[in-house]
Amino acid sequence: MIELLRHPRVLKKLQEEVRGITSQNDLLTSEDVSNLTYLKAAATESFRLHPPTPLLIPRESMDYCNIEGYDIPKGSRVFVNTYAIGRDPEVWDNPLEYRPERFVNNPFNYNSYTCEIVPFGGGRRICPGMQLSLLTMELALANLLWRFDWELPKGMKPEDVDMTEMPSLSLKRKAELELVAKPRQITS
Ligand code: HEM
Repeated sequence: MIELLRHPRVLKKLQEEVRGITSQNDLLTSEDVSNLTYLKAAATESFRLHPPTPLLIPRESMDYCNIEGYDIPKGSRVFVNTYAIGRDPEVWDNPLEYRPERFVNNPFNYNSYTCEIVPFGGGRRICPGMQLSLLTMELALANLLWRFDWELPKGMKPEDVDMTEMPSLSLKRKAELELVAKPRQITS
């Protein structure tokens, strides 16, 4: 939500996609949102820049190995820095920019082994809640945009939003998230 409010162009485009759905229901269903490509792209772009578990869950190496000249002794505790991976300028063009268009004609496969971003880990121990989380997040976001118009509080400008993050096992914003929600009249 905060990246959308910081990027009114993206918010408008996403709102148009969501509100283009014809639904008779008060709330959108998972079927309603299943083909929203820009919504999926915006969610992926958020996971790239703000992975909820920035260092995943620590691993221990079972054997000695050498990765690109670095010796990793057997029994080493290994952290995978998905936060840094998602911001690597050798992989991402203009990495700090929030731009869902990166993933529009290039939907991201979280199960792939290419590991450009790994917010849910990878391999045999990949998060088993991944599909549930993606669906829940997309559904919640779509409904927030379907039912409400959103603004920053007290005349705040997008560039004034404090994006400081708190270092911990799970990534959190330092400042409370304050937004103004205005219910939207839905006429069907
Ligand atoms: C946005 C939401 C979530 C994120 C970002 C997330 C992320 C992760 C990550 C990074 C791992 C470690 C994977 C690895 O070591 O390679 C993990 C493991 C795990 N997650 Fe999630 N998770 C989320 C939601 C969920 C949900 C909703 C469930 C359950 C319904 C769940 C259940 C688990 C379990 C059981 C593991 C341990 C898997 C294992 O070690 O075999 N997660 N998750």
